[in-house]
Amino acid sequence: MTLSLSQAKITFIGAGSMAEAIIRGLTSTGEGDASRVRVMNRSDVAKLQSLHERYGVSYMTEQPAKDDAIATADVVVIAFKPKDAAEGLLSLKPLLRKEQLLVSVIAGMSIDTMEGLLGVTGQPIARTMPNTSSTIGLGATGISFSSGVSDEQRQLALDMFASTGIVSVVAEPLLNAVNAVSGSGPAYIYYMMEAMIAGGVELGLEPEEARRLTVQTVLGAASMVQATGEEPADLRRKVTSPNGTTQAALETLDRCGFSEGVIKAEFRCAERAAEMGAAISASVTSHTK
Ligand SMILES: NC(=O)C1=CN([C@@H]2O[C@H](COP(=O)(O)OP(=O)(O)OC[C@H]3O[C@@H](n4cnc5c(N)ncnc54)[C@H](O)[C@@H]3O)[C@@H](O)[C@H]2O)C=CC1
Ligand SMILES: O=C(O)[C@@H]1CCC=N1
Repeated sequence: MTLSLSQAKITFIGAGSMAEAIIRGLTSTGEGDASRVRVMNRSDVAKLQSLHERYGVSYMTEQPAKDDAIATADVVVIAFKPKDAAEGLLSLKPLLRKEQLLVSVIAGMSIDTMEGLLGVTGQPIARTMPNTSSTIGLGATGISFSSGVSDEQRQLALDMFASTGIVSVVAEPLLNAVNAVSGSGPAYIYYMMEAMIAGGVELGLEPEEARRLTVQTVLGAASMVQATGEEPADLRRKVTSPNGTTQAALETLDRCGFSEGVIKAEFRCAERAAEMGAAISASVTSHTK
């Protein structure tokens, strides 16, 4: 019998923003069964209690219970920071079995590095790059699989992230590009929104009014691209009357290097993911010798 998402026991190690975004997405869409979702972190018990109260997931604070939640899971999701990755994976080594699917959301860390730290080859691993919009079911996740992943585990991982938004399966080297576009992308949009609100306020709007107008503008613009299927460039042209106000604004953005800045930011983001991955990889030798 195939294991479905609602039947799978899923254990999250790390209870930060990304774990919460996935847990909220999973449980609020009803795709995952909260009673089978378990979560733990290093020390913040208040955060675990709040996840339990909000989403109905159970949590573990003592080592034997944590070990048991890992050893008995069908899917183990590692959601700690890259700086904690080497230590975190090493502590998983004695607990993880070859039949369990390991899902990583950690930026930059390759499947090879994970196998190196676990001291195994052939562990089923799904390396992913989700984003925080998973919280409301509007996430965008890139995903790559190790060769040890079975068809059933592949489907389970796809269902898990599909329950939080859209999923793109990509070749592993492209996950840093996904990081640059959609993993970190929400922050670029929020940054733009902060600037739009600040500009509106400087022009005399009340902060709340500027915020309300900005939120609806971003929501409307993204929804227009999705609903009409038109290219962003074509929709932009429809807003831009010849010699009008939008043209004046866009010319100013061009003079400030807007597009170039965004593209450079994406390249730097992908490069940073590679640097962080290399740093974890370099620590494999020191941690495993
Ligand atoms: N925040 C975001 O937008 C995104 C984050 N990511 C990735 O998700 C991962 C987590 O990021 P955030 O949730 O933002 O971090 P965070 O700092 O909010 O949460 C990290 C959690 O890991 C726990 N932790 C650390 N070491 C641990 C260990 N050995 N055992 C158990 N728990 C441990 C901490 O206690 C904390 O609960 C990172 O690796 C990041 O690259 C990926 C995509 C988007
Ligand atoms: O900033 C970071 O490193 C993580 C990865 C993608 C979004 N946040």
